[in-house]
Amino acid sequence: MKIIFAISEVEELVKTGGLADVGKALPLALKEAGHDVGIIMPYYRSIAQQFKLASACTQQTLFAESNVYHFDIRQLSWNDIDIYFVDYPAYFDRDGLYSSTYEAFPDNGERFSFFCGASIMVMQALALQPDILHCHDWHTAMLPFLLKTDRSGDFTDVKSVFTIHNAAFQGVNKLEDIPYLRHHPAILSQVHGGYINMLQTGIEFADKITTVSPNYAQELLTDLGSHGLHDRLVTRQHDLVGILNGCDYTQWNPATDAFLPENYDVENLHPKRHCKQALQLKSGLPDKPATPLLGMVCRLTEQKGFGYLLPILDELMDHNVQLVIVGTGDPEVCMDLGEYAQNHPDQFAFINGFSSEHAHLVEAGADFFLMPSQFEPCGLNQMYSLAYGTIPVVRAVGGLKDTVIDPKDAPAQASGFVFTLPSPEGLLACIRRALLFYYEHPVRFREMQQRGMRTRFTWQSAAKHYLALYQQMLAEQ
Ligand SMILES: Nc1ncnc2c1ncn2[C@@H]1O[C@H](COP(=O)(O)OP(=O)(O)O[C@H]2O[C@H](CO)[C@@H](O)[C@H](O)[C@H]2O)[C@@H](O)[C@H]1O
Repeated sequence: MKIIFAISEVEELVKTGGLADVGKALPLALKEAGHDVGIIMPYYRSIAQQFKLASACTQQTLFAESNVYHFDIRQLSWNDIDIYFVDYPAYFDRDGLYSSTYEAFPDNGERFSFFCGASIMVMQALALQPDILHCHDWHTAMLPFLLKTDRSGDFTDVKSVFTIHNAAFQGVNKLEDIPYLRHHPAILSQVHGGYINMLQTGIEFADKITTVSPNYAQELLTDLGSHGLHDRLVTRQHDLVGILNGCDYTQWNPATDAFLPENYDVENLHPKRHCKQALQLKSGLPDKPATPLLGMVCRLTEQKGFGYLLPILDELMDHNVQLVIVGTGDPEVCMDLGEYAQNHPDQFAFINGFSSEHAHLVEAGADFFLMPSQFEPCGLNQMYSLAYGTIPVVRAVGGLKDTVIDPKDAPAQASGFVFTLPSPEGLLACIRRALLFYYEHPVRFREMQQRGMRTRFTWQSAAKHYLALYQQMLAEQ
């Protein structure tokens, strides 16, 4: 099969979050399964600075009524996969991908609508005729619509899959702010009160919709879990499927991880204590081997459960624990965490930055990894934690529920601690339960670590599910 991904982030090239992990690992797994995979993505400033690629063909011109866009297509061969970049500096030669200093760019709707239109031109210009066009998140959500309404007729046979990585980001924009779409002959059906909801359009026009865990697929069909998209998704529920993300064990493996001061594996966890010591030193915390260390690495947003964590920090610090948080995002959360770290230098460290080195060190050096998410489509860090023998403490939502087993539910299979109540009290009670287990059951704690390290959520398995879906779509033609 020839499969083209349209996606905004690919790890190693550009990353703001989990989308990038998938943008790297899934194409590679599909390629490994013997398929022809290409990727179309924007030529962001940081990529242009890294690669300085030549144009793949003559300059392209896209017309949208009175608007004319001249752009270049650049090409990179990356791990045997061709990546095609849409180079339009006015939209992508910027410091951030979607925002500067946490303020979304006002023209994001226009930037990514143009990117969707330009992606079709890339396929035309380079004669790429995919069997499957796989789009990801709101940035590429207008592509299935543009494909279905494309007047050239070149791509009417191409089947589209739209994967929702996070339904909270919907790309809601005023039509009048999107010159690229404003005069599209079919756009009016997508406009409600002057606004377009791009995620909604993707859901309506894609041949199949997937999301990144079976449980989040179920949640998306409920009023509470659908971020307001309930009706649309229920209408398409027979075309909606949840496929669990994987963990890239080549990148997240404590036995080979080059970021760690010492490597370890499931048979010999002893060196993990040196990783803990390194994490304490690097984070400015006192070196206390026996004090349980909790870690967290994430975008600093409400989604990640700061509404539950911030109110209990005082009570948490009454215990003999240390906490390290690595993240960037909401300036208010940053300020609160920064102040808290200043007031509790022996127990709490806040690293306000995006650092793979620190992320890997937290996965290896912490005893517990916190993910008290409000909602979590899949979550990757809990899988990384399991691989590193770091016990996840998670809320029973989305993919966290699919991947972490609590001793209360199945003592012989337990891999972490899970709570349900969406409240600070729920989180605090769960952390206390985890700490008690750490102190009172050291043997069972070690067994739990080893069980997690032996658990496998592979991208090969995810790729098999996607391939079965693609094949089903092609058979239905
Ligand atoms: N400050 C920092 N420094 C270094 N690394 C950092 C970092 N902050 C985050 N990361 C890294 O970014 C990734 C975050 O992945 P997640 O899946 O946890 O969240 P995200 O919400 O971005 O993704 C969305 O898409 C993914 C992919 O489908 C879903 O799993 C998820 O539920 C959904 O919300 C991890 O690799 C993490 O280590």
